[in-house]
Amino acid sequence: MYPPIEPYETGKLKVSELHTLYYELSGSKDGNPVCLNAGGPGGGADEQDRSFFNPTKYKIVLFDQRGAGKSTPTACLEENTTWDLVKDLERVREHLGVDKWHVFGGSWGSTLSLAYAQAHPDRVKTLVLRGIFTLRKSELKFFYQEGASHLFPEAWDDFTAPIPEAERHDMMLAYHAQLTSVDDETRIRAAKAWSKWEMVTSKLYVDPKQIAHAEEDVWANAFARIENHYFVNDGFMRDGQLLDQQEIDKIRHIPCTVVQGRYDVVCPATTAWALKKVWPEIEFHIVPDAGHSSREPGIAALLVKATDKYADI
Ligand SMILES: CNCC(=O)c1nnc(C(C)(C)C)o1
Repeated sequence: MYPPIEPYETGKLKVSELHTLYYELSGSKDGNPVCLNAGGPGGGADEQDRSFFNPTKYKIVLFDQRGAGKSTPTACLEENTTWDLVKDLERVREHLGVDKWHVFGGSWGSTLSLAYAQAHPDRVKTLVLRGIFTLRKSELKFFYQEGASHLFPEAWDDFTAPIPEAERHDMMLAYHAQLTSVDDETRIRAAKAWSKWEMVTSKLYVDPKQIAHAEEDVWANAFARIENHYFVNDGFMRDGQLLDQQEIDKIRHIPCTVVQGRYDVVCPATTAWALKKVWPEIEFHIVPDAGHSSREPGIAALLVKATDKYADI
């Protein structure tokens, strides 16, 4: 990855009566624009993600999605859907005077990138996607009801701990009740447990620094509330919508590189493979010694290789 850099510009963009987004620009002011879609949803932009791009070549656009990071109101679930975020991407693009841009995203960021590209294919130069996530019911069931639970049984016990036995047959719904509770203690305890489940399972070798992130009240509250809100609403999409052949055919002309960890238990390889089967033209990599995180060495290396390859398009 490229060395850490600081933004040369930051700003706030009012995108509705309720929501204002935080954004930042880094790299080259006259560079090739790239939009980075953060994970979660609700995780907020990560400054380390700037390092996936050659700063002399790219104008790197990071922003916090509705309710995430420095965007306000924090953790707000009103007017917060996939399609609001797709519209926000266009608002940010127009605000920055960008005609077309590269689009980069992992996990939920891959979801939003696919949804945006299918809605606005004429605005997307290339796609670099990691840990493919399309919010199908089967994907959500694997991670939040039964699947990953068999690989991380001890962490699964911690995840189920806040939920009464009688409610554990529908974990996402049970967490929704606690994450939207008016009782602060209930809400924060649930938010930390929800966030920790994802942090513990995101890398092949558990990363204590990532787990510590889940202990940050403000971050965990936004991450957990917004993720759960999208998931109990199936991402505000038909099941499998992003993989429908007629949706894929809208973007098949766009150069696309997919990087997937073989041992990704958050967004298992089955979805990346399903994308490859409906979009055979994509450059497709499965990293044999990686989990979900973009920081896995093998994943990071291939993501940078892809952005270097697309830098002059
Ligand atoms: C189910 N959520 C997958 C996702 O988008 C995601 N996984 N990790 C993250 C963070 C990097 C934001 C923690 O986001």
